[in-house]
Amino acid sequence: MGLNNKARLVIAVCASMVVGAVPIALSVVLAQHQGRVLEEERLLGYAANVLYRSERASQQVFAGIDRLNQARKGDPCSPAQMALMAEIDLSSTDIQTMGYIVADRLVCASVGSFGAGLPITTESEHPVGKDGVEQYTRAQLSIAPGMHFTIVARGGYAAVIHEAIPLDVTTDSDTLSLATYSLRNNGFRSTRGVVKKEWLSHLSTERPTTFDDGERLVALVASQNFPTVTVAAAPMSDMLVQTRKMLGFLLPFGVAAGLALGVAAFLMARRHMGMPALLRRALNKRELFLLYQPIVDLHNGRCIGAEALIRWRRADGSMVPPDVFIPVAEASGLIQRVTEQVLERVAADAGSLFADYPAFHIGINLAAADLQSTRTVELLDLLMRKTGAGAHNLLVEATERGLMDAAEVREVINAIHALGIEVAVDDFGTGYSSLSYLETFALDYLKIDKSFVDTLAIDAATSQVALHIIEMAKSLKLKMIAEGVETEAQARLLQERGVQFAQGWLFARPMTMAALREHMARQDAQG
Ligand SMILES: Nc1nc2c(ncn2[C@@H]2O[C@@H]3COP(=O)(O)O[C@H]4[C@@H](O)[C@H](n5cnc6c(=O)[nH]c(N)nc65)O[C@@H]4COP(=O)(O)O[C@H]3[C@H]2O)c(=O)[nH]1
Repeated sequence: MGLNNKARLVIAVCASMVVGAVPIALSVVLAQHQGRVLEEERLLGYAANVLYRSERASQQVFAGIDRLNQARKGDPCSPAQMALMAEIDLSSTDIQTMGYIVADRLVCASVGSFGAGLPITTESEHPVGKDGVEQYTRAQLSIAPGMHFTIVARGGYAAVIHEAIPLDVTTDSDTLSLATYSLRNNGFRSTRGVVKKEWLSHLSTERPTTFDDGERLVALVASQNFPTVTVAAAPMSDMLVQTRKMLGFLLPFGVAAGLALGVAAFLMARRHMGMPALLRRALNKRELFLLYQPIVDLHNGRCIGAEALIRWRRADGSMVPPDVFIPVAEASGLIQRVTEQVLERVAADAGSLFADYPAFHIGINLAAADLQSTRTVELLDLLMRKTGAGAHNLLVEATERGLMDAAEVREVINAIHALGIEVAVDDFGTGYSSLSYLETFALDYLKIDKSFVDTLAIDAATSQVALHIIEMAKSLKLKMIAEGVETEAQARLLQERGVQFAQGWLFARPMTMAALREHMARQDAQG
């Protein structure tokens, strides 16, 4: 293996590794993203659960307080009121006890009266809100040492609930932090695990919020009914668990896609990089040959010419399509050698063709480089002399791309015209949008590309383009050859619109010169 081949192999391997790495990297990125989404959903689920419990407790608290205030007749701690307190306690799932408060002292509750009252001690302020509600957080009562309560009071009546009630949810990890936050007191009402007050600065009252502070992923959910926010947070490392889960699912797909793409990239790179060398060998070994596709007059269906289409059969019998190797030939500077061989093959194939069919023409594809070299003119001249062809027996087909480089191309086109050979613009409408060259080069034929012909006879908006191209060709007095005609309907429509000539599978596929001669003989026999 020579150094060049080694270098090519290295490039192909590198290309395949880069291409193959893309799906793998994508699956990792996707797993990370999905891992975060899943973890956010998990935390939002906990925050919503806590909120549900918190709201349920609040509803019970206010319903109980309202009932006591409404039932009050005189003494707030009358036997009837205390009996009602007991009834509310028993019928509620979250309230520890109902009671009556005077000057931060619990004077009576469902369990009994406390004379001058039990002092309620708290660590923070508990201002009376505009709605007359007073809320004691982290409150302690001497009858329940060590316990912390949330006490909510209005009109003196109060509900005492254990502060941990809303947080009493089952969790699947012990790293999880949960909290309820009171917007009334601007402080946490209950907490479990590590929570930070500054997290509340991210709060949106409209929708649940998630964010991370670098250490923890945090979810905040605000109640729509009470001034309460619930918090659920977990260390960022917990997210990795979800990411790993997703990775386990996505990575096999990423690796499979990566391998497939990597192999495809390797093969393509090898094929492309190896192609110029193979093509050079093919030119030397004369592996290229021509097929001819009949061009018919749409008025009578008679074959009046043919387009020469190059074919490459490799030594192993495999065919390389011209769509693949012509661009390679153009890019590697081999196209003029290809064209030279095409003209030689036409000369060899033509034999007595032009003597037998004096009006018959053969269309020859020229590439951009051919149209920039006066050598092409010499070769065409040589072809005419070798075959005894008249200028009208040849038609040069130039793609739009080939016609772009005006200054250099004009000289060659003029010289071809000077020989008397007509020029067609091929694949019209598929390349550059500049139409100026149609006039600049005084062209003779316009070949309507198959992609436009395909739109005809089906009710497609794009068929308008084909019709416009036809009208434009008419106004520029260009003769037209429609390419890739496959159906009777297309042929009929083209003829109705004034297109004179066509080629396509409807009439004949590309064939050898021998088959073309038979085709012509049959046509003659039919008269
Ligand atoms: N599906 C379908 N296809 C149809 C039909 N009728 C014709 N075709 C195909 O359409 C292509 C027409 O040639 P093109 O537009 O000049 O397009 C040509 C031309 O640009 C280039 N090419 C072919 N031979 C030469 C050559 O000798 N020199 C240069 N420079 N380019 C060539 O390669 C292109 C592809 O050539 P081919 O593969 O032979 O493909 C040919 C032909 O086989 C049809 O009814 N249906």
